[in-house]
Amino acid sequence: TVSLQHGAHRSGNRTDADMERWRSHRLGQFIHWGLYAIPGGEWNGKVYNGAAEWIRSWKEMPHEAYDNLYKQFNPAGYNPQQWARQAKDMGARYMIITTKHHDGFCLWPSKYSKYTVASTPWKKDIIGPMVEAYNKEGIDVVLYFSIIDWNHPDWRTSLKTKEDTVAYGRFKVFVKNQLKELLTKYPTVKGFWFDGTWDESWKTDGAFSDELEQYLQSLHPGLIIGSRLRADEKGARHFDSNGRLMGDYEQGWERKLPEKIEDVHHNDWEGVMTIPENQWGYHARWTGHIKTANELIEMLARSASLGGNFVINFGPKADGTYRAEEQQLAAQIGQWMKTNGAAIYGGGYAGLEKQDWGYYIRKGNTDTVYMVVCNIPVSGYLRVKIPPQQSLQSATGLESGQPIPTTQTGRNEYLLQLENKKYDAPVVIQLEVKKGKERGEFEKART
Ligand SMILES: C[C@@H]1N[C@@H](c2nc3ccccc3[nH]2)[C@H](O)[C@@H]1O
Repeated sequence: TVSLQHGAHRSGNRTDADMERWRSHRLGQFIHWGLYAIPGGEWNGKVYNGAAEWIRSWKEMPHEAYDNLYKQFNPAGYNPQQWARQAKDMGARYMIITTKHHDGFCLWPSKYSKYTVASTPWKKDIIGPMVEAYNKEGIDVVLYFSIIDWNHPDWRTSLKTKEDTVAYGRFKVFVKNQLKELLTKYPTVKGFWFDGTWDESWKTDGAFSDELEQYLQSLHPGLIIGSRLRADEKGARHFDSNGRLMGDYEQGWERKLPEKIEDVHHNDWEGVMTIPENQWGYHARWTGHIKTANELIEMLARSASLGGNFVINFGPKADGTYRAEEQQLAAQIGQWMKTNGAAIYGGGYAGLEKQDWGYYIRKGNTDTVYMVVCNIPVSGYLRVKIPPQQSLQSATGLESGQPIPTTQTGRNEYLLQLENKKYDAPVVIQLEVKKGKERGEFEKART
């Protein structure tokens, strides 16, 4: 190992109450909302093929045109209580909101910038009412904050000259001031979700990102900050130069998910997912594959089965309303969560051998293990293998409440028989798996 001043300061998962609460959420909602929703991926009759929130970087969008969009920001349909209700109905336990994306536009009236909602026809704070409405629904709020800030004159992607270094020094003070301001104005928030930390300018100052994280924790003990904030003094990100995770959870799973527990090394982690292939902010024309509720539910089950949280992204329109596809998906997912949420909330890695039919999720440290069956077998039989020294005590349909016909086919192997019917969503079975050798009801009496 190399000796590091600004690498990971802790190994192993946090076990404090704030982290336990975050870990038990399992399902979150991401909201990308800002000036980019005004063009919505189009400009001058042309369609931008990139991610809508990056339209300022498109050669067909003059910077001056983008930077004046704030004069049109006036979301008459913005109703944070409605947004929070919809998130509640979806079953989201926390929400991540873009306070400032790469364009530098602040959805709160920051006193450190002119480029905020205060300068728009809307004038009012967007973030405060949103935090209040979500908290009122019992949903925790995490603030997304981009370090990249295309609007700030002192931001640099790399430091080539002395002037760059002096300017970027001012920029880091600005960043620290804005983050303190956010914690002061919105003290109920549970964490920061940092983004835009891949530039040389940031990567080469591991000391600052380390001190910043410690500063924020001192202001707001228990704050949850993922691995995307920091770099160590050698420029390593997420994992320091000794391969140890920096931050409270692995925050690299963006539009992709781990396959097996080795991919996440039993760390806490979070996957963030777009509904279309790659649109975070509102884009008027979604192209490519739009994920269905069942696909998103399967991703959620996979995430919980590997001990991670799954966050589904929504991109509200410039007027503050949601597009129909997003409203429908939120309702469909919520429908499933109403019946099956017990298998997801507070769930984690079960330690059973993965089978083709889907995912095992263990409820905390109990004997209860849920099966989320996403691939219904033509045979109707679900194979379950229990670790040695453990035994299957019962198998019950979560929605039906009925026992699942089960036969033992080997020392620690069972076949569960699914009812022969059409399933139009993943089906959940609740297992009670006992440690120790007492015979389960399925153990055939050994002669
Ligand atoms: C959570 C997501 N992170 C931002 C982002 N920008 C990227 C540039 C290059 C590669 C990946 C990126 N993700 C996206 O704009 C969105 O906010």
